[in-house]
Amino acid sequence: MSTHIKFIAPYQSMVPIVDECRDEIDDIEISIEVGNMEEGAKIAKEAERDGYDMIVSRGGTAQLLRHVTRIPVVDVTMSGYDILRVLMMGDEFNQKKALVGYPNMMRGAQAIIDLLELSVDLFTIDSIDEIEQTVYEIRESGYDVVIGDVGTVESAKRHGLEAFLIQTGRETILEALEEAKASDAFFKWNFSRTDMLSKIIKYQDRDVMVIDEYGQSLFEAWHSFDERPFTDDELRQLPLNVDFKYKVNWQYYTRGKQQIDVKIEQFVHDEIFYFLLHVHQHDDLLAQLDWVEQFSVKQKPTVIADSEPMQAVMRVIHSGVENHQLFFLVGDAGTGRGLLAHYIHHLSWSGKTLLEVDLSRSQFEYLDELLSPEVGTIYLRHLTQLPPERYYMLGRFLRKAMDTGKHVVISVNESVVHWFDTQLIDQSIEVFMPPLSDRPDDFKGLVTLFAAYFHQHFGTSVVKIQTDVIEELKKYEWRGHARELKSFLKSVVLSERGYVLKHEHVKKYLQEKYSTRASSVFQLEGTLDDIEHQVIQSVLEEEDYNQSKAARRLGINRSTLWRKLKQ
Ligand SMILES: Nc1ncnc2c1ncn2[C@@H]1O[C@H](COP(=O)(O)OP(=O)(O)OP(=O)(O)O)[C@@H](O)[C@H]1O
Repeated sequence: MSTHIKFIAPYQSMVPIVDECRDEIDDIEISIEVGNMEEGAKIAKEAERDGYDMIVSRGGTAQLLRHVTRIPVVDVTMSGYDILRVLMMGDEFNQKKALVGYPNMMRGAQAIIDLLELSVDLFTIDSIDEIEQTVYEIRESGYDVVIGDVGTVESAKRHGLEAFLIQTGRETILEALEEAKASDAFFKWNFSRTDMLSKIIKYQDRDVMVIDEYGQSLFEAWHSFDERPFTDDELRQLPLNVDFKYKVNWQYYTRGKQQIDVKIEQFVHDEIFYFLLHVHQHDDLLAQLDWVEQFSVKQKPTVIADSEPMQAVMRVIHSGVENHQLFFLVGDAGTGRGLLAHYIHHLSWSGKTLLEVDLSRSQFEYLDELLSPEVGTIYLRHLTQLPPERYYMLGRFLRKAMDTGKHVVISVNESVVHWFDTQLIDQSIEVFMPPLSDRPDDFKGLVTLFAAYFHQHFGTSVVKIQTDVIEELKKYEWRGHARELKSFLKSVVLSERGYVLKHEHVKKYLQEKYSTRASSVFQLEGTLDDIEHQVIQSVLEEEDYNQSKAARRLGINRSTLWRKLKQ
């Protein structure tokens, strides 16, 4: 296969010499164009678009082209013959002569000048930017003739001096063309070998990808996916999450009901890190179990604990989390057990998933699915609704969860540790959740936090709470604890248009609440449907109008609840 060469000659008189050389070397096809520096760069970009294999050029132009194109550029370096020729020609003239050039060329030139006793003075430059000043000084020092490369000759002419260009001879051009041909052969061989290896890997029935330390793709082969299953952002993040302590790292992604497991192996080549990703896709069974909810707790949950009883709770959690895997959060609904489960999870497993499991609706044959490696904490709710014949199975599941290093948090209304064997109890801690009535010092924090939450999420206007509002709220009996307080506050701030939550506004609302509570005993008059409607409304209220949660508590699915609400 021929090598297609674009020869970019920085000056016109080079063209006939290159033209003469083109037939001397087999298997090359040369197209010649003239263009110095920027002009040459334009030609190089076109050559890249047109699919040329190599570019050949000279001096400063060749250097520049290496920055503007991805095609390999061969530089026609100046040879001793080229310099000898121009010096001999210059010697014919009697005027004062100066040779301008880069250090490597000057060493050879000096040797020739000494041997042949020529009368030429040398001016060495280190970069193209020095030409103008050097030529100016040469003229000021009384020289008549300047010898040099294209840039030097152009400058000399501008300064009104006689100028001789160092012409490249045939043998130098032939040498450059040979080099271009050999390099191209090497690149093509290397490319075909890489191509062959890629094909072999692609034939393997695997989904693999190689990325560099910036998450740039270097190689990828997909079999189970129509396209790369990661976004550019995910790929950029991926190397940052690798823990180099381990030979193999894992990362997990969820795509709808599918789960993607990525095994990451790192290797170093030429002091640069690369990552080989083995990608495996499977059904995310957890997403299909409607009694399991998945959470990724990235941000540390804010827990208000200004009161002494709540501070004691936090102390137990902080000191227990290192050496215990099983937590019983004992207390009434609404005291913040769910929030603490998220908090415990965040302390140990912020990168992993938290599962909230409704035991009252769980299917025990799927329980082991909860133990997958991406899960850090399992939060079990409604334990007391579990039929007693299930306790033994639950104990077995808890032991397995402990063995796989997970944290398990169980919320209960009263202590149940006597259900379980000593081994499990030794690994567990009971945390007693104080009722809100025992924690007056938490009111300020809770009310401020809830108001800020509604302001952020629903755009409510209240940003400040009058002190006597807090005192008023403390007087009320919050049977639903923090949850009831939060739900009450939501109605209050939604109805308030001002920035300050005032005492009289809250008091009015509290009075309304007192009066509805007095009458909130279910009316047993009316049909079964009427009574059912009251129960549903009451559970909905307690669950913050979250229909999924209300449906779960009522033991019906969401569509049934929806239908009943519509009736
Ligand atoms: N100490 C606290 N600091 C901040 N927010 C709290 C605190 N306690 C409870 N909350 C908030 O009150 C609401 C009810 O709390 P949570 O859901 O944790 O109660 P629970 O005891 O788990 O009740 P249930 O078991 O019925 O869900 C949540 O929005 C929670 O964030």
